[in-house]
Amino acid sequence: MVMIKVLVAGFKGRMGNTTTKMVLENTDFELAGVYDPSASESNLSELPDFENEDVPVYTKAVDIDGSTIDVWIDFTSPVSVYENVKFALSHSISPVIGTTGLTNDQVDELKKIAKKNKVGGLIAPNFGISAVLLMQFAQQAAKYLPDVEIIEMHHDKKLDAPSGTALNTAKLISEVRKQKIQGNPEEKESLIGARGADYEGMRIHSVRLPGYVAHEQVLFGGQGEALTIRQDSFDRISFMSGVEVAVKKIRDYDELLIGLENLL
Ligand SMILES: NC(=O)C1=CN([C@@H]2O[C@H](COP(=O)(O)OP(=O)(O)OC[C@H]3O[C@@H](n4cnc5c(N)ncnc54)[C@H](OP(=O)(O)O)[C@@H]3O)[C@@H](O)[C@H]2O)C=CC1
Ligand SMILES: O=C(O)C1=N[C@H](C(=O)O)C[C@H](O)C1
Repeated sequence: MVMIKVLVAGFKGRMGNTTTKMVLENTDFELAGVYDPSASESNLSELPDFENEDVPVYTKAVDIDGSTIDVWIDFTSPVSVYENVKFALSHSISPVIGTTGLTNDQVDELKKIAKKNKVGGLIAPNFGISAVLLMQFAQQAAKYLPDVEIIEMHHDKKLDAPSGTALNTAKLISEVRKQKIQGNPEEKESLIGARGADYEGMRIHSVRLPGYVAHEQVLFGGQGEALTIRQDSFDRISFMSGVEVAVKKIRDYDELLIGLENLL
């Protein structure tokens, strides 16, 4: 059986470390390389967690030989993800991207590159099935209950706010409801930010606390009733089954897909 050759970008980070272990444990995958520009190691075996693993560490994208990699998994940072995906797509490597923070313009640009090069890729704001379902349920509910606020809660090391999942939730909801002003049109914030961020009239509130991993609530209010949808990711292993599915399926496509639901 031919194994899928995988590179993990951001391998020293919280998600990258968990993903590196998942790839090593999956008998369908071969860990062909790991990438992090600030790594001091030249081989993964130099790290205590991976003593017996002979895997090259790359610190410069130009050193990565595209012909040795099938799938590029990316859990890096909002500032690096665009260049990483561009590199992967232009070397016929299928990107599986968990990193959040890409702008709409960047995503459009990457879609064009994928289409031109006929390379399959996935950007998934969230690989957790509970979050994928929450987004779908929220979109369904918003057809009937258009007054919505989103609260996302994450660990206090997170760089981007609002979370990619919250932004995607708002985007999906905005596809089924008209832009509207929520709350009192005359309302005034006596403390700036009190009403949260504004996405087409929907308020998004970002909580950052130690101890949290990743959690989201979507609150709907109607006349005399309310609905709350909530999901919780209590650990990072919970994202791995989604990543595994994506790595296995993504090379069957020839375009850049947005959202894990496209592969389920
Ligand atoms: N889609 C999903 O299901 C999930 C997505 N995420 C997203 O994944 C991303 C990473 O999260 P998390 O693991 O917590 O973050 P971490 O900060 O723990 O890890 C990011 C790692 O990427 C490294 N890095 C920075 N720049 C580059 C680059 N150009 N190439 C390769 N590696 C690089 C960092 O190194 P250094 O510290 O030296 O800069 C760091 O080790 C975030 O955007 C987060 O929102 C997180 C969980 C689930
Ligand atoms: O940074 C995180 O941790 C997470 N980031 C993603 C996001 O921004 O939505 C996915 C998940 O929420 C965990």
